[in-house]
Amino acid sequence: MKKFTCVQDIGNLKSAIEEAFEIKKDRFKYVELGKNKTLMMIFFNSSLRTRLSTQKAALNLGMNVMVLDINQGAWKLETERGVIMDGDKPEHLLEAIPVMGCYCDVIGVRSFARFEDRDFDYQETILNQFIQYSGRPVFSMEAATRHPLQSFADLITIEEYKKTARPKVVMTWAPHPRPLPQAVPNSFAEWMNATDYEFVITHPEGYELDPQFVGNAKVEYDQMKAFEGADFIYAKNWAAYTGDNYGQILSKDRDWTVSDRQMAVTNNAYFMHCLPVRRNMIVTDDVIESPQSIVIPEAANREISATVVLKRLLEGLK
Ligand SMILES: CCC[C@H](NC(=O)CCC(=O)O)C(=O)O
Ligand SMILES: NC(=O)OP(=O)(O)O
Repeated sequence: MKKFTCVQDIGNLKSAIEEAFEIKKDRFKYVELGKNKTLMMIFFNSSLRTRLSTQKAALNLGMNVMVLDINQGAWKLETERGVIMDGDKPEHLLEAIPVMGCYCDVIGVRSFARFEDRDFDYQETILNQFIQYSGRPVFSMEAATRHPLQSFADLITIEEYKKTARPKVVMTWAPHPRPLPQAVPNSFAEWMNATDYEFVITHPEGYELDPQFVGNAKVEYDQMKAFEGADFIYAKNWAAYTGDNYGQILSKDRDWTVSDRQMAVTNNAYFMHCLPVRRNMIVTDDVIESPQSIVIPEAANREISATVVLKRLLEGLK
């Protein structure tokens, strides 16, 4: 594997899940693979789970790890080409990227959507510059349009907890005080559509995601109807994608906050969220603290998804 930015990069999902379960039985099995190899993790945005789980995964494989928070300590970076750099940004990304590539063997990048220009975001401009100019294998730690490490961990978790071969999985929008990226819902939809699960997306009108990610999923504007008989509920907020509303908040309707009311019509569904979660906006305290909440095992599986991905990138170096 030369990059990991989307579901296609992991190849056959059944094999990827088998490898994840193998590594979960013995996460230090490949500790020699990363000897004298260095992972560099570059964050343009905050992180807890990705930062910690990906470092742990690198340590599981015997790698050295360096972490750079671009906005804390590094020079402010110009990302637009052709700009006259007479402002407050001393360095251009097009120098910084190959320089960072000199000091490591594998690069992870977190760079959220900026919501200034949809094409800039949806062309994955920043991530693709790392892929093009670093000279190293690059993986996404959440970019503008996807969060594949999260989605892979979500799939591992559903495979661990499902009670039927083809569970009904429902991704529901929920309200939030800030406009959040579409990366997590896009990516979850992309991975769910790559399985044979029954997959439903529910959100208020106006929050339609990019059709390239919705795929063959059923879109249901009636949240209660969507929840009927569900085996897994995956809650997430996202800002509007369509047209001039790109990056906007259209609704903060707390009737969409996941509570016992909605969970009561499911098939005793498990509750999932990528975290961090705004309690009593996205989900009530009772639901996220219930026995059906698997948000902690879901977060724990981030170490497993990252270990599989790093292992495959290291194998690709040979
Ligand atoms: C893994 C999720 C990362 C990010 N979440 C946030 O930015 C939450 C920030 C907040 O709640 O203020 C998102 O929604 O894409
Ligand atoms: N789910 C996830 O990626 O969490 P962080 O943003 O804390 O890394």
